[in-house]
Amino acid sequence: MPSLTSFPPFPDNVPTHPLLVVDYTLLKAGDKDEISKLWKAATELGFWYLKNHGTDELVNQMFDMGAETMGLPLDEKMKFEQGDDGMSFGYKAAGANATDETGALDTVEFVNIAKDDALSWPTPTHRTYPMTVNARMEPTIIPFVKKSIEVNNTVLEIFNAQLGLPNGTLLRKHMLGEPSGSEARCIKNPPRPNGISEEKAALGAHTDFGSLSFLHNRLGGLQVMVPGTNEWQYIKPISGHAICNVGDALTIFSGGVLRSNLHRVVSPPGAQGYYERWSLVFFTRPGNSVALHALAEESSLVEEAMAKVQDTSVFQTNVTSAEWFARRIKNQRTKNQKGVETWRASRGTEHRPLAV
Ligand SMILES: O=C(O)CCC(=O)C(=O)O
Ligand SMILES: [Fe+2]
Repeated sequence: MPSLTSFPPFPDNVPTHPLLVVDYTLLKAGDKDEISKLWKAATELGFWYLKNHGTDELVNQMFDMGAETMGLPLDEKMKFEQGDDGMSFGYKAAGANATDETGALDTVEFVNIAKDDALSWPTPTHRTYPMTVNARMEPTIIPFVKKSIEVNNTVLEIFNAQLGLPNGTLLRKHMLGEPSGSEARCIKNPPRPNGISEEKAALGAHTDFGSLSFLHNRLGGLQVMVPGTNEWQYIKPISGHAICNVGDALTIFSGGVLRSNLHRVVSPPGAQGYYERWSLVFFTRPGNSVALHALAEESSLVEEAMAKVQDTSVFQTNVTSAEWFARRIKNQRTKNQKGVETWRASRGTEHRPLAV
């Protein structure tokens, strides 16, 4: 895996969205200004950079794991495919997901490793993985999963306090011992073929399914839809800075106070488009049995937010985290597409038909 500096630089002539930079060591120390900055980022855009998270070395090793796994023959990878029934863990081949309601195919391939399979290793909780994943479980994947959980739990505890929830409320919805959809994902996108637009979605517009995403980018290509507009803007990768964002579950728990913003991946801009694009994410998701609804009875802030909402249905889902997650995964699978209704059934808290 070449280092960030061996790629052409991110171009300076494409529309780029600035993110607030949050310092993890200051968050850990309880710094009030840093916590206010995190809160502003999480409630206004739902994305921020996180520096000093202490995960860089493990991130490099996870990219090596990804390269080793994607380098396996396709028929070997397909033995571990995630399938069409709504399970996320395992391998996803390019073209297995739709990127919009016309059924356009995605171009990314990825491998998802369940937090539960890492923590119960060598006994599987959900499923088994390719040998390249098994070989990296102890040295790389388990430490990366544990470190990512520590980072995301720190952020969850801050949100818990900012929302005025009783101590430990959000952490209890993300118990380490409860099976969940939490997973590490390594993504590969091939260089942009000649004649294909830079705007073609590699991974279609979506909100993240769970609570928090801890993302590591080398090349550009990630875009956010700027709140209040229909405009996509790039997020520029910065060395040593993770990109963090809020997912649907926190939006629902908080009655919309925390923002789960639409985003997508296109080819890296400019000369970066001639290179493979690799990215790595750890997704924290609530325990499988956790009901997804606004916590209005436990927080006056959430109660006040809900009082202003016209259509409360999105915050009273009547489903568990496991059901929410399976519905979204299953209905974006290409094999399950039966028209626009299937695609719409894959959507999260924010859906705009025109955002492709
Ligand atoms: O590859 C990226 O930069 C973002 C990936 C992403 O949004 C996702 O996997 O949910
Ligand atoms: Fe995402």
